[in-house]
Amino acid sequence: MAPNITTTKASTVTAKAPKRAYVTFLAGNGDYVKGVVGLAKGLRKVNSKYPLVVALLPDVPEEHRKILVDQGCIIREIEPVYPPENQTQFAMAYYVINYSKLCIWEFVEYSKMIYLDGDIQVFDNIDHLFDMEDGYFYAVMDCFCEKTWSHTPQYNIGYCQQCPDKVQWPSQLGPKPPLYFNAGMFVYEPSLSTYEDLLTTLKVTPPTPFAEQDYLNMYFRDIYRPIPPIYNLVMAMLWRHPENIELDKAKVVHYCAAGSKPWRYTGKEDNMDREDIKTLVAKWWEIYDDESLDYNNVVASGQAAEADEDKQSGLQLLLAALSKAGGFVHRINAPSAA
Ligand SMILES: O=c1ccn([C@@H]2O[C@H](COP(=O)(O)OP(=O)(O)O)[C@@H](O)[C@H]2O)c(=O)[nH]1
Ligand SMILES: OC[C@H]1O[C@H](O[C@@H]2[C@@H](O)[C@H](O)[C@@H](O)[C@H](O)[C@@H]2O)[C@H](O)[C@@H](O)[C@H]1O
Ligand SMILES: [Mn+2]
Repeated sequence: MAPNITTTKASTVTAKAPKRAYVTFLAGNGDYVKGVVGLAKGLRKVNSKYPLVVALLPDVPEEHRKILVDQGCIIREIEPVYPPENQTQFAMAYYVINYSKLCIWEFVEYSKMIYLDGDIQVFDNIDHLFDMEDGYFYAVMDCFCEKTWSHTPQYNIGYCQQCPDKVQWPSQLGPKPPLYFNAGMFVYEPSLSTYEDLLTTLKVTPPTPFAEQDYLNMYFRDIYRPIPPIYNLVMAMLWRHPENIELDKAKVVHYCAAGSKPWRYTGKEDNMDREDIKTLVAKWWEIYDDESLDYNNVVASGQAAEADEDKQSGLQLLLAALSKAGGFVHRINAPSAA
């Protein structure tokens, strides 16, 4: 007896591709919006496949929101997140608003995101970072040598994780500090449970000078995986650890050193008169000023190319129909540009 084989039409279940996006953070009505515009245009220039989401606080004015939407950004409103009341002196007074960055864990419509500070520029495509193994927190190691670290034992004994053998960590200071990342760029997976736990844990965590950067380092310490400095060139590395840097290979540049924000660069602060800094600032402005990278122009040129393609394919269809009908077809020259 023939086996009772029933065949069912394989249901073509199209598994939804996991959504990915870049995300940045914008607060205030100041000039960081220029940083975000530059970042949006830089990601476009390197043909990134993924959109840029902007997590913005209520104090970002309507005019700035419109600028970002016009640049193709996806706007996501967030509420401020504050650390517990404290007397801590932050390394920079404004760092207190950076705790609001924690809201990006709530963006669970995305399976994986790459966070980039607004003072970062992407000069080479880094989409491949989305394919790194899930379940880890990827970021570039920071440097402890700038005076912004003068409150720490590392700075005071001249220890830096970028050159751990130069000054040994003294055992009398206890265990060597765990690897510490710069929180201006990281690869992470949004999760509501993590988001809620981040905010709950924050309530009982005394704030520290590097605000949310210290907090994220503490929170993700067990799953942090360092990635090469080409993915977040922390500017001070150029004069603190040039041996660890290959500037021409840097895919991501972080304008975090005092005086290095391109949109307010004067060249007067320490190290800002260096030729490599001047070049990096000029490279940022080249993208920011490039109108061909404006979202509306890119869409328009894409539509023009599409229209041209449609015209071409329409022409081919017409030719095919005519030749099929046996009609005598003059050789139709390529349509004039007009
Ligand atoms: O007034 C501000 C200050 C900071 N930021 C955002 O918070 C990030 C972190 O601050 P910043 O980059 O100045 O810190 P740094 O990396 O220079 O220490 C910025 O890149 C912006 O995305 C902002 O939008 N408005
Ligand atoms: O709120 C704390 C900030 O701390 C970090 O910036 C610092 C850090 O990199 C130091 O190591 C440098 O010396 C310093 O210049 C730089 O500003 C992050 O870039 C930023 O996103 C944010 O988390
Ligand atoms: Mn920054």
